Amino acid sequence: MKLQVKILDSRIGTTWPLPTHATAGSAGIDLRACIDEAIVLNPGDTVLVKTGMAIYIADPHYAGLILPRSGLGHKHGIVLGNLVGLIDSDYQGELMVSVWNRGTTAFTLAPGERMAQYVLVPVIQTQLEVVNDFEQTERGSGGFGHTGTA
Ligand SMILES: O=c1ccn([C@H]2C[C@H](O)[C@@H](COP(=O)(O)OP(=O)(O)OP(=O)(O)O)O2)c(=O)[nH]1
Ligand SMILES: [Mg+2]
Repeated sequence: MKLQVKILDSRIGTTWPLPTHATAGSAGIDLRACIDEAIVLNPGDTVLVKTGMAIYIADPHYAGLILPRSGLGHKHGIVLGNLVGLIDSDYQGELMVSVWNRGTTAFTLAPGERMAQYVLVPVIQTQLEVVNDFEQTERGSGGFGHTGTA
């Protein structure tokens, strides 16, 4: 699906390619760190990093998710300060990535490094309708381990 993008940093699309799906079946497009100098993230550090782009989804039946890259997350502890970034369809500002070093060693984020990924997902908006009773289900209000561990 086509999405409108504004290039906010001229290195996007020149020095670094405009993000695309890496393979035919890739769910996400990688977001690069649009920074001038490397950033050292010590264990526990969180920094808000620019992507150099604004993507306007426009259609409220979709949202963007910013998710960690598995390699960075597993090997280096580089995940997201907000765990998952949710991008509203009406957001027109620069995509920002909260990069969190949850690991135990320092990590150096280089200019242009692919730090996270963006996935477009369908959304169903809800209107809450107040009722007094629900139709009874087998689960009812059981939760948080109610069905046991076996
Ligand atoms: O990782 C993220 C998360 C959010 N955003 C932008 C797009 C999103 O549409 C907007 C608001 O995000 P959210 O609703 O999660 O944050 P909030 O703290 O509720 O802010 P607001 O009061 O602006 O909704 O911030 C990003 O650029 N990166
Ligand atoms: Mg919000």
